[in-house]
Amino acid sequence: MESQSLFSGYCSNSITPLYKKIQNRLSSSSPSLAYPSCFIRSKHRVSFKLQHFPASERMRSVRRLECTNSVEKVSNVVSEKEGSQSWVKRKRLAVFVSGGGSNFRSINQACIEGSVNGDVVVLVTNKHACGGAQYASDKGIPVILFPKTKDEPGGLSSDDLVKVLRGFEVDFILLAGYLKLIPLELIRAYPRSIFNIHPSLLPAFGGKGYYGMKVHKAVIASGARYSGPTIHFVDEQYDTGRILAQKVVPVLANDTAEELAARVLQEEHKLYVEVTAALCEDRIVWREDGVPLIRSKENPEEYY
Ligand SMILES: Nc1nc2c(c(=O)[nH]1)N[C@@H](CN(C=O)c1ccc(C(=O)N[C@@H](CCC(=O)O)C(=O)O)cc1)CN2
Ligand SMILES: NCC(=O)N[C@@H]1O[C@H](COP(=O)([O-])[O-])[C@@H](O)[C@H]1O
Repeated sequence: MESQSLFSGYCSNSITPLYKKIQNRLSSSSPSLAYPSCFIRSKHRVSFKLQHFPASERMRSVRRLECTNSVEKVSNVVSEKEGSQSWVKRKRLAVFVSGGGSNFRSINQACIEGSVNGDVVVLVTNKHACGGAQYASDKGIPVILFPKTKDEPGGLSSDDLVKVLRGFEVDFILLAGYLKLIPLELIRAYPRSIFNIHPSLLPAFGGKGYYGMKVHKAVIASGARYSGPTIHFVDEQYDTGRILAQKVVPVLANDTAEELAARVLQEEHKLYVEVTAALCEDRIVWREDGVPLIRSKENPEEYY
């Protein structure tokens, strides 16, 4: 059988328990997935397919996942907060993209530099050739295709996606330009743990049909004087989850949609890194009326 290179990174270690965990989760309920190649990446293709590999290929693929796992082993070492007794487990993040992935890159870079107490352990996309998937592959981050569609027959089902994310021991899911509806199975599997960034001040200019440049064009056409990114919890509908953070950006009289998009995107990158840092330091709290707040890092008595 044709063999494709598995995974997107490379390392030279031995078999990893994480791979076994994913394999067990999948093969127990879906025998057809006995040899998952869910993180397959060849040069031009990311897909989830059942494939049998020659031992050497399997060993190589397992070694690669082990590399991811060994990085995770290091990253799973709890990180001690400076000047405090409390220990905060380093969080494991899944990021979902459909396009270039600039927000994903900002978050991943912040994880690497240490300003976020977490690691992006898996990337999920519905577009196997998108820029975000390419960046992940180049960085050795496993890429998963979701959902299964006629255009992407190698994609995962919702149930299998939950199993694979559990296998990666994901703590939080961050949507960053992902353009498909997140299914109820995933929302129930990760309560209060799925976030999305939207390029307008919700609830304005949100919902089905409002994505990418369509949002900025609608903002300009409306005459609104302000726009900006919103980060919110994900619920069953598009853009209706509890708002967690926003940043106001001016809309100039002669703005084109592209100019406004660039101004908002610049703030998105900062806001998503700031919110992800708070998330990974357990600084999200819930007001008694159900509004989520972020506890200030500098002054723990302050919330915003
Ligand atoms: N269950 C949820 N899923 C998703 C949410 C959410 O809040 N709850 N947020 C979106 C992201 N998003 C806005 O932030 C968004 C993405 C896509 C659409 C949309 O209208 N999509 C089109 C299809 C577009 C395509 O396939 O190219 C559609 O559904 O017709 C609206 C808002 C991510 N998922
Ligand atoms: N409604 C969802 C939506 O429009 N999301 C928007 O897609 C862009 C993705 O950019 P990126 O791929 O460079 O991060 C971002 O501007 C994000 O707010």
